[in-house]
Amino acid sequence: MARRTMSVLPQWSSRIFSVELDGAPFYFSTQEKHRGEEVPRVFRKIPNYGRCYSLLVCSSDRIRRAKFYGKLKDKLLRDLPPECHLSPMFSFLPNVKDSVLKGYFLNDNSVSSSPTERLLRDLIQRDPVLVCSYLRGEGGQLWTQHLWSHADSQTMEMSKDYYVVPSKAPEYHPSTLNIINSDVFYSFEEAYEVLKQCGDIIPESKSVLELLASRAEARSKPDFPVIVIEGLDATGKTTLTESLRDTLGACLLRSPPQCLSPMRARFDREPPLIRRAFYALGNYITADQIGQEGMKRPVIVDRFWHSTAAYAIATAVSGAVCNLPAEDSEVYHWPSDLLQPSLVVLLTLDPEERKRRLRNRAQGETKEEQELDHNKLFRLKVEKAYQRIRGPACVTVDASPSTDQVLQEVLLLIRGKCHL
Ligand SMILES: Nc1ncnc2c1ncn2[C@@H]1O[C@H](COP(=O)(O)OP(=O)(O)OP(=O)(O)O)[C@@H](O)[C@H]1O
Ligand SMILES: Nc1ccn([C@H]2C[C@H](O)[C@@H](COP(=O)(O)O)O2)c(=O)n1
Repeated sequence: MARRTMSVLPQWSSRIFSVELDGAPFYFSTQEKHRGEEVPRVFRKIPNYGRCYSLLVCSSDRIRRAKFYGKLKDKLLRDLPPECHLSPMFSFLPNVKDSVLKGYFLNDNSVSSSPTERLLRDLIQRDPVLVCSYLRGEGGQLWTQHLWSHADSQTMEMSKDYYVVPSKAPEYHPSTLNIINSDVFYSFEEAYEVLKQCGDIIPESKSVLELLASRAEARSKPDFPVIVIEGLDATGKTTLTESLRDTLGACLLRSPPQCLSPMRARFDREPPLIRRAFYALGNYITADQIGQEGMKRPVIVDRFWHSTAAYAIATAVSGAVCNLPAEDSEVYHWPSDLLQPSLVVLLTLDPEERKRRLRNRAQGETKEEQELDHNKLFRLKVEKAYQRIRGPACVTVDASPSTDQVLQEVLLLIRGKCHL
């Protein structure tokens, strides 16, 4: 049991810890000897009576890890004393892919430590989580990190204390390190494997796998052009794709495809690993439909891989837009085994006009408005990610003119690029 925990702690003392306060990361690391460094800023903010803990989700089973991380916050908010404050936290090896452990930093300002510590002890006995407590030295000038051992642990190293010291920001924001094959999938096999592993816990996975089992053999490139229309909600995709279908005598498809509609709500409730694998597989089913229809007539597609990748990246990357992977990152590469459209059009809209269209569509309801304002940063990250995806890259079209003007502009692009 103790070995199991140690095996998921590669290079514990080389790890950096990052605590997100109001969206900004505060970094610290640990070392055996104190060399006079100052106390990391995140600890300087802790009131004298406050106690701190970190909880990091840690299991070699990625499905269990993802499911538990999804539930952990709700559990903590429900069961901890109200004087506890939670902040998102990462532990990672600087710039090393797939090294991130996710969790929470807990600042407990309640009178007694007992209820919180009882809950944390209970967690490490039952769940895939590592707990550290942070102990204040005399005068609050030093803090040490103490990794709690499991009840059955015999390993001395587990109970060694380390001094916490400030650390520089790494070159790559930690939330970008685990994107590949956890949030974005670059082959059919990688996404398929996730749903296969979920078969026992999510019955709907079996239905998706059955649909995939009847996939047609890979076809040659379609004879007719394949045009994908992308954009945020209410930018006019449905309006434009239907007009293009009618004008070009094309087939209109969407991703996720109709056959996945009954399962979609279930996967939308799952953590990103599972949810994103579902959408990734939806693109392969749509690609098969494109392959068939594209032999007979042009094909218009409402959302495809750009949406899958852009939303996944924007959700995975916390904080500011500048935390996104750099423009030349492999994260933005098109999957090598997925059909490439002839043209991808990205509809963009001024946020105020988008809000107006959402409001009209929702007949005066204002909930979406609040949601949009709240998610401004998220919106900016989705748009930036859309624009960085390559192979094919998207062509941006301003969707604010009239429906007919937008249609004419896109038809011009299609005729220029696809010789229709
Ligand atoms: N060019 C336009 N000018 C003004 N209104 C438009 C234009 N295009 C679409 N609309 C209106 O904006 C609203 C949203 O359009 P639409 O449903 O086509 O967007 P969408 O991108 O498909 O949204 P979603 O992704 O949420 O389904 C609709 O009420 C539609 O009539
Ligand atoms: N190919 C696709 C299509 C959609 N998604 C995800 C991304 C958003 O979370 C949501 C948007 O879809 P809509 O509400 O416009 O139907 O679905 C995706 O990941 N891949």
